[in-house]
Amino acid sequence: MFRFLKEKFFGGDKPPAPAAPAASDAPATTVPEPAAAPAPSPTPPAATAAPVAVPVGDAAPVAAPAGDAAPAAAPNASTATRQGWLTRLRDGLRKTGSALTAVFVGARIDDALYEELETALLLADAGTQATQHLLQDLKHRVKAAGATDAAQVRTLLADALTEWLAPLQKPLEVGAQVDGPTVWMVAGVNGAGKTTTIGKLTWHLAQHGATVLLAAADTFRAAAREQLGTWAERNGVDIVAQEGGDPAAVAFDAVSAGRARGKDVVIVDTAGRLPTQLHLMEELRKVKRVVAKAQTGAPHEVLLVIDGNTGQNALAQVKAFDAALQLTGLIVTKLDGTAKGGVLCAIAQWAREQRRTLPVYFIGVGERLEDLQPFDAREFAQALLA
Ligand SMILES: Nc1nc2c(ncn2[C@@H]2O[C@H](COP(=O)(O)OP(=O)(O)OP(=O)(O)O)[C@@H](O)[C@H]2O)c(=O)[nH]1
Repeated sequence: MFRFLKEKFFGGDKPPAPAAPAASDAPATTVPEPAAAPAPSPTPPAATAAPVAVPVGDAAPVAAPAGDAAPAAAPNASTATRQGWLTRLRDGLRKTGSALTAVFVGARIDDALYEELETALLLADAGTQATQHLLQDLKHRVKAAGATDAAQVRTLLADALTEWLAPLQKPLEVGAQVDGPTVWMVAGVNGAGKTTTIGKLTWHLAQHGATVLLAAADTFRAAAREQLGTWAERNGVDIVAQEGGDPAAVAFDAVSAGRARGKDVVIVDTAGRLPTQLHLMEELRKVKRVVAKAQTGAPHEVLLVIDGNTGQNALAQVKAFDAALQLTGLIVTKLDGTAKGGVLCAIAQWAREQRRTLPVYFIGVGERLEDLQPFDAREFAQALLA
């Protein structure tokens, strides 16, 4: 799920003992840990120690409502957990996938098949250019493979999709910083799923032994602070919150507190906003600037959470937020409730045009903790065409 680069995580994907819940988040306060001392120092770094990627599948399956931390995974639970995710992914993507797979039912390999595929991809919001590219690539693959039936074409389309989406796949790193916590700033339009996503990420991080501090930089909406406070409490992590006032100040305090307390990760939640609300976009830019003042090099990730339901509109959000904040990655939520999951193809197209990498670090296919998982191009393509 994450790529842990700090010595303290090496060799360890064991979930930690649950920390004591933080005190309730009173307004205008920083909720401290019982001991504000820095985290225990890691074992002395070996000069040649290689980074260790901690796999996603090790997180325990959770049957409880989102937010209720699950017990540690059984030693051999990984495969079952992974299988569970693939099933949920397939189910979640069914609305998008069913229109594509329907094209292959009883079909022959002819122009009509490609035309129907084109329509299905466009309706899934894959975008014109990505659709054209995928169809061209598919035709080449069909020819090269000498495919004779539609089922083979379906498999080859999964291959073409995998290759097209592969540049979006990248693990989110924790602990690359020599000094201070890894800082993530999270932005997006209202209701995209920012706060819930932060809660889920926090849970996964805590499961892997990472210490987290949350910054409730949505100073407008009390409910948003409370929601984040609930996640903090459930995960036993600190939160810095403030009623009213300047979101940038909250972010500054949080990063400073994260440094002082030796946290591994600080996650800054921001209020939802539309890219057309220029003053609010300026406010986001300020949050980013101020975070950099609190810690040189931060924020290490500027993440945009987009609602997969919004299809091509999500791409417009990517462009607008990127222009304001220079995004480093995306999280696409709610792919379970949409027929527009093809938008990932359009995002890949846009990133190619920009000659840059813009990873989709995570995708969400439901409201439960385990419904948020790292994006894997092959898993996604196969689930879509299953
Ligand atoms: N079905 C589904 N629902 C999701 C997913 N991710 C988040 N949600 C739900 O989306 C709703 C909004 O999520 P929030 O986290 O409050 O969104 P937000 O972006 O923080 O909202 P604002 O603070 O108002 O901007 C909640 O009901 C979440 O449970 C997902 O992957 N699938």
